[in-house]
Amino acid sequence: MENVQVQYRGAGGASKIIRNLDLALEKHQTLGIVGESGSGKTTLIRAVLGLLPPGGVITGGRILFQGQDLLKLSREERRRIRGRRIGMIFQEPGAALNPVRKIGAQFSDALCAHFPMPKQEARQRALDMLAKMLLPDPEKIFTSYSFQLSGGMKQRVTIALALALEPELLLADEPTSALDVTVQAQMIKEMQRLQQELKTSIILVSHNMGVVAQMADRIGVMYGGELVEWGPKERVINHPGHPYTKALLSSIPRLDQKERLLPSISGQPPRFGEMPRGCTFSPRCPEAVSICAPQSPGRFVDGWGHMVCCTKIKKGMGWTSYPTSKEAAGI
Ligand SMILES: Nc1ncnc2c1ncn2[C@@H]1O[C@H](COP(=O)(O)OP(=O)(O)OP(=O)(O)O)[C@@H](O)[C@H]1O
Repeated sequence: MENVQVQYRGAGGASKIIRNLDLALEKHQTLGIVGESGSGKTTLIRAVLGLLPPGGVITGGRILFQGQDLLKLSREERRRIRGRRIGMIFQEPGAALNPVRKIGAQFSDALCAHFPMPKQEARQRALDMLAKMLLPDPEKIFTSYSFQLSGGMKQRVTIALALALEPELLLADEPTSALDVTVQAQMIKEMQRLQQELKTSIILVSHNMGVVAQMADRIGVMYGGELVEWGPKERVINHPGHPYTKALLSSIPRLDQKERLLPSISGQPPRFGEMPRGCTFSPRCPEAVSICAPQSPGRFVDGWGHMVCCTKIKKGMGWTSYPTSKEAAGI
C-alpha cells in the first residue's frame, strides 16, 4: 500500500479515516496490525478487498497485489480475485455464512465456483478442512445451518471456508476473538501450519498483542488512522520507538508481573473529524514535548526497516528519514 487515504462521507461531511498509509508484505509472511478500537484497522482491510461500507471512499494512493493495482480493476475483476486469491475472515463470527444454506452447500458452491471439481471431491475437501479446524463431527457440521452452531464453531467454519480456497493472501480481522483461549491457541497453531502448507501471506488485524506477537513476522501499530510504527516483530516488541506502542506493550499482563494493576493509557482515542494538530497521540502521550502538538511528527526508519512516526526520534542515531514505502520495506 502506498500513501493510501480513505474517507467516510456522510450527511455531516467527510472524515479522513486512513491517512498516508504505507505498508508492504512479502510472500508467505504474516503482518499483524494492532491498535485500539476505532483506529481504522477494519477500514484498512476492507479497503484492500474493495468492500468499504456505503460512504467509504479511497481518495488516494495505490494498493498493489503482485504488481497489479487493485484500485484500477473493474468490479468484476476484483470479484474474481476476492475469495480465491485474496481470502478474508471477518470479525463477526459467521458474518460470511449464508443463514439459509447448509454449511456443506456453501463449501461446494465456493469450491466449485473457483476450481473445476466433482461435487464428491469438494465434499471431501470441505470435510478435511473442517477437521483441520478441530471441529468435532465434521459430517454433522456439513449438514448443519450456521444458526445451529455456536459463535466459536461458526468462526472456525469461516476460517476453514477461507482456507479451503487456498488464497495467496488472507485478510483476517480478529479471527480468534470469538474463541475461548485454549481453542484460540490451537487455532493459531493450525493457521500457522496451514500457512506453511499453502504458502499463504496473512494480514492479521487484532486488539490482542499476544496473538499478533505469536503469528506475525512484521507488526504495524495504528493510531487515529495512521501507522505510527511498523517493522520486524522483534524490533517492534523489544525496541518499540513510539510512546503509543510502548504503552500498548506495557498494558499486556505478564506472568512475572508483581503489580496487580496493569498500566492503562489515559484519555480517549481521537474522534475522526476532530483530530488534534501535529501528532495525534500527543494529548495522551507521557513523553510529549512542546513541539509535538503543533508540529507534524517526522517518519524515521532504522537499518532493520523499522519505521517510527515520532518527533522525539533523533536523526543520525541509526535513524534516517523514512523513504518511499517500497524502499523502506526493502522490496
Ligand atoms: N460505515 C461507516 N461510516 C462512517 N464512519 C465509519 C464507518 N465505519 C467506521 N467508521 C469510522 O471509522 C473509524 C474506524 O473504524 P474501524 O472499524 O476501521 O476501526 P477498528 O480499528 O477496526 O475498530 P474495531 O477494533 O473496534 O473494529 C471508526 O471510529 C468510525 O468513526
